[in-house]
Amino acid sequence: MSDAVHVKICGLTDPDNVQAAVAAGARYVGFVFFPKSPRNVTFAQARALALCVPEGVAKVALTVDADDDMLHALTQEVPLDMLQLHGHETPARVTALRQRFGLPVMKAVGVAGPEDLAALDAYGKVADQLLVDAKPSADAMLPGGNGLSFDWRLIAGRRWACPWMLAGGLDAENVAAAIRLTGARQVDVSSGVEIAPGKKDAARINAFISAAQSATNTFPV
Ligand SMILES: O=C(O)c1ccccc1N[C@@H]1O[C@H](COP(=O)(O)O)[C@@H](O)[C@H]1O
Repeated sequence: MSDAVHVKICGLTDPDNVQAAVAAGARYVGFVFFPKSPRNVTFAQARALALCVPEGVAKVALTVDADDDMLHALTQEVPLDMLQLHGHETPARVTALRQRFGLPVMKAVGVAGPEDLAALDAYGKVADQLLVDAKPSADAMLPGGNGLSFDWRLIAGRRWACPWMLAGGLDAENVAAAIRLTGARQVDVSSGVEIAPGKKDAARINAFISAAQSATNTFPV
């Protein structure tokens, strides 16, 4: 992996913001397939957005406890490079989906305290990537995308068997500190680049990517 921190902009719904993310240097763009989310897109919308994305930028589909029929239809209709599983998918389900759909799988794991770290070790052995996110509160409407961060000291300098991204409550103001503290080489953001739930803003996308890429990562690769 190159030295610059890789950025994923998640929950894109509009071609102008896809363009803004790509132009600013995003390495991943994420589309949300979860009806309760303000960032939910249909397969047709996602397909149109995906067709704006150049080679070299990974198109990630975020799903939550999706069944095989949904994933089959999704992968048939939308050109994708990665599946992001943001529900209660087990390690066995991660393994099965990698095999069935032939796409790399990134498994999101929510962290609130030290008791959550064992799950990262377990999923790190079966997933292609880990997304280390804040664990939502019990009454949260969404399993992610809540603008909630966690105590980054819990994972400072930790490593897993696969590459990983830091997520949860990141924005242009805190991303450099998060990178310095955790050693993250990849970061993911959704609400931190929005002006309202589900409404991304090109200036915020630019500011976030610029802050992430200029952050100094002092941890060895
Ligand atoms: O963004 C959403 O709407 C969403 C819905 C369901 C599951 C996950 C979702 N988003 C993911 O959560 C992280 C953190 O979000 P935020 O930056 O704290 O708002 C985000 O990067 C998405 O991958």
